[in-house]
Amino acid sequence: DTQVHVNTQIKCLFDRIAQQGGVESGTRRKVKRLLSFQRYCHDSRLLRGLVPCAPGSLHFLDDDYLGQAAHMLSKVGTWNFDIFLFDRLTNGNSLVTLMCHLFNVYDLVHHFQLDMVKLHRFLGMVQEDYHSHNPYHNAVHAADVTQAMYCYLKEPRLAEQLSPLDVFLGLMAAAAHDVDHPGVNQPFLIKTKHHLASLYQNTSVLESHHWRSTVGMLRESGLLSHLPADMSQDIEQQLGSLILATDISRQNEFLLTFREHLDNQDLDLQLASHRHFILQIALKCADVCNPCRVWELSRQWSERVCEEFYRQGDLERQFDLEISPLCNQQADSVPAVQIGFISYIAEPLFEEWQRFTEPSALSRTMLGHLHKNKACWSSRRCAPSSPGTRTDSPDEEPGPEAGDEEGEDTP
Ligand SMILES: Nc1ncnc2c1ncn2[C@@H]1O[C@@H]2COP(=O)(O)O[C@H]2[C@H]1O
Ligand SMILES: [Zn+2]
Repeated sequence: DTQVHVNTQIKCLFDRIAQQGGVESGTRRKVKRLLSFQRYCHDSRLLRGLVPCAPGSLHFLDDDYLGQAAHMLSKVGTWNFDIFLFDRLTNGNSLVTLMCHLFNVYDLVHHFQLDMVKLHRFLGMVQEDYHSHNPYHNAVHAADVTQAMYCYLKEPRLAEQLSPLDVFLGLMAAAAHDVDHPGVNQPFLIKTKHHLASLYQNTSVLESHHWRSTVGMLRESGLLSHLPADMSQDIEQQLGSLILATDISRQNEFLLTFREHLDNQDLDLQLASHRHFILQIALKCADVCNPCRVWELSRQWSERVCEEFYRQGDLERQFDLEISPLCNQQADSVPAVQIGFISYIAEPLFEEWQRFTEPSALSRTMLGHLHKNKACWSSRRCAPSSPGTRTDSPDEEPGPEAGDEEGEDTP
């Protein structure tokens, strides 16, 4: 009886996560996906007969929006690229549109003899499997990480050395790295005894799920089915190694290895294994690059990630679970969370990345933004908090560097 009661409670808890933010996310399909054992076993589009939304569905949009989106794509390699605006102009199809564009830029369709219909089907599935009601872990975050990854792939120290396979893996891993993220973290999945936690033995639970979901979608779309089996297997494995590197609890492990290579100056980018390591680091940087964006974009990411943390905290409070670190709306202010995240996670990583790039114009720009943003959060931390909001200062207040962004685009 107790077990049945606990199961009902947990089911209810996950129903509530799925319902947060609107009616649509409360559908049975979303709940089923959240509770799915492995996505491709239980949630097959072929079985459901669903056709994912492809960029072709943009036709109903005003030509003017598409024209503006196309214009934005001509600047996709600049650091000030506004992914929120791009997502609105593409009617929520930023990830698919961006990936199609970048595959064209690198001529990947031709190089890997990809079937365009399968590619659209795969990208549509990935985009759709992000939870649009998550404030942070949604398809716009994936598009943002992909755009940052593209900027890093263009770094002078790297660009010349990368093979088409490296580029393909880097972009694919960036696009899919958080797919089907439930909006709660690993400790939450463990303490609520979510089946994904036991499936992946409480280790890199979410990242393993993102990877296996990606593999499921690759196989379901047949995107790589024309390639020799050993090659598609290798692609799946490398995607796994890249996506699993985004597990933030492995940050120190990667940072120490990176630092050691830089100290010893022993990175040889002609070696595939070293390029793979740098792709892991580049993806990690792209994943946590939001404090390095211009204030107006960075602030939005900060508020979104904290909102997602607070929603988890609200659930934990409601179900008498211990409130996770950073998730207590009353105790963990946005500025405090940001200063901690920037100081302990982002800054050390981007300092090493700057060394790796020798240093490039882009890494200087990124660290410049990071320092300004940190200072801005510090000043807000000292400011008295305004009651009724989840931030310490009103959204509209400009950051320290507002208005001086002209000319900071990277080449
Ligand atoms: N601005 C931020 N403030 C606090 N935590 C962040 C911020 N950006 C990213 N993170 C965390 O870093 C993690 C990196 O991996 P994820 O995208 O899975 O989840 C991310 C968040 O938990
Ligand atoms: Zn991420």
